[in-house]
Amino acid sequence: MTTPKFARGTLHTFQPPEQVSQVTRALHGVGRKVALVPTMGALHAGHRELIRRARRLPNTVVATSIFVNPLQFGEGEDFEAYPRPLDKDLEVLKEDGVELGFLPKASDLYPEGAAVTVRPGPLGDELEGAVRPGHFAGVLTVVAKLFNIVRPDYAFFGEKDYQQLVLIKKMVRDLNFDTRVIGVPTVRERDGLALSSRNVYLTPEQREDAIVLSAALTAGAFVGRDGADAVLATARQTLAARPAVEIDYLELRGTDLGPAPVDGEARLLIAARVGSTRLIDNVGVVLGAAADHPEHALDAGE
Ligand SMILES: Nc1ncnc2c1ncn2[C@@H]1O[C@H](COP(=O)(O)OP(=O)(O)OP(=O)(O)O)[C@@H](O)[C@H]1O
Ligand SMILES: CC(C)(CO)[C@@H](O)C(=O)[O-]
Ligand code: BAL
Repeated sequence: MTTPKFARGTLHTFQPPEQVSQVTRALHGVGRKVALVPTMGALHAGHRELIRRARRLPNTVVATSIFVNPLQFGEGEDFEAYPRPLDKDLEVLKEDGVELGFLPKASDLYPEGAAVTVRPGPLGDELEGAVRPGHFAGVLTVVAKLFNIVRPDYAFFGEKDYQQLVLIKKMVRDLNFDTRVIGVPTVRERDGLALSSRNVYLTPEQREDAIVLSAALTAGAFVGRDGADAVLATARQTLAARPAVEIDYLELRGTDLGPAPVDGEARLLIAARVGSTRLIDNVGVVLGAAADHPEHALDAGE
């Protein structure tokens, strides 16, 4: 089979996985690197920040995949309703200088009889995994497939999906993938709401309520030096102002999502339902005396 046409400087889209593999193999053959930005489409400024960071790498072709992965949605979740504005997304990719768009069909990635999946280990059943059983097996399976198809030197993921980022880094370590995973800080609206494709589901009133998620995280992080109990109590107090927001969890963990340290860096994570829309968010927190260390003193609450 001849390698599909690929010239630098314009967007090329491919649907069959084999074509993408051929192109990236050819790019590697001439000494280029490949950076992958996996997405489910409905591209917003959060995705665009991942692309922008990837484009900073020298001698590197940026590939973006758009695939709403059925394997990571449970029964009753929004797989069918998930926004799929493909034409608009392709315009964004062109505008942002992405050169390779990978748009597989579900039958390309999950042909009849496909049965082997990636097991995330115990962390896959906690936090998001406790509310969405099987979600992370679906995420890790599709990410492993994307990595094997594209063979990226770098892959970019947002901290907005913090548990996903931690689990993907763990998969790369545990299964010896040859890809460097890079986490990108969460891009927010001016009022603090984390950008998310699911924000389009919110009515104006719910959009107003949704601000409380980031407000609670920021308030909690601000009192980090007073310890874990103070962080959680402060965040809960902020959340109480918006009783329409139903909390799935509010947890303080270590940066690897193990137990939070008494003194040092931690992560405060929240998931909540605003009407029928489920939103997640998280921030870094510095706990105890470590908060007074000059390195951290300036970024409490960020
Ligand atoms: N606000 C954001 N800031 C930084 N990265 C983000 C942001 N939102 C999403 N991402 C990242 O973009 C990648 C693709 O995410 P995805 O396509 O699921 O978008 P999403 O907005 O997170 O959608 P959803 O509504 O399903 O959460 C993921 O690595 C995700 O963490
Ligand atoms: C990583 C991902 C593209 C896998 O489907 C998805 O979970 C997402 O968009 O965060
Ligand atoms: N951004 C994570 C994808 C999901 O919620 O399924």
